[in-house]
Amino acid sequence: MISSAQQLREQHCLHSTVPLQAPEAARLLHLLDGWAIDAGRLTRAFGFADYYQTMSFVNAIAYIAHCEDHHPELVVGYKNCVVRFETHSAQGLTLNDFICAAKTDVLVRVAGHP
Ligand SMILES: C[C@H](O)[C@H](O)[C@H]1CNC2=NC(N)=NC(=O)C2=N1
Repeated sequence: MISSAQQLREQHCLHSTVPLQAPEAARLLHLLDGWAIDAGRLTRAFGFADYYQTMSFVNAIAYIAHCEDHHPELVVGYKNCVVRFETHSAQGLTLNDFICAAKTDVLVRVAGHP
């Protein structure tokens, strides 16, 4: 059983996934920084100093999404970006969504983002 953010971020997405039950999704949610389950999607809003930082983040997210073949919805503004994960093939949340969210948390941390 995955029980830490570190375990989550060391995982890689799998294509054969089944939707998580609500209690397991809630348990995994607490391993992440600042994410919420909103309308069935794992969601977090990020703020940045300027547009260049916002787009740098967007490109870094795209890199992770490409490597994991698991892609978020992004709502991109001048100094902010909302990231929303769900697993389309499972029509719900799967472990893949939490793996990618955990990798996103590391991204902003190593980039010196508060
Ligand atoms: C063929 C390709 O592997 C699949 O379409 C992948 C691509 N990226 C994906 N991203 C997300 N969020 N959910 C999926 O089910 C998904 N499936």
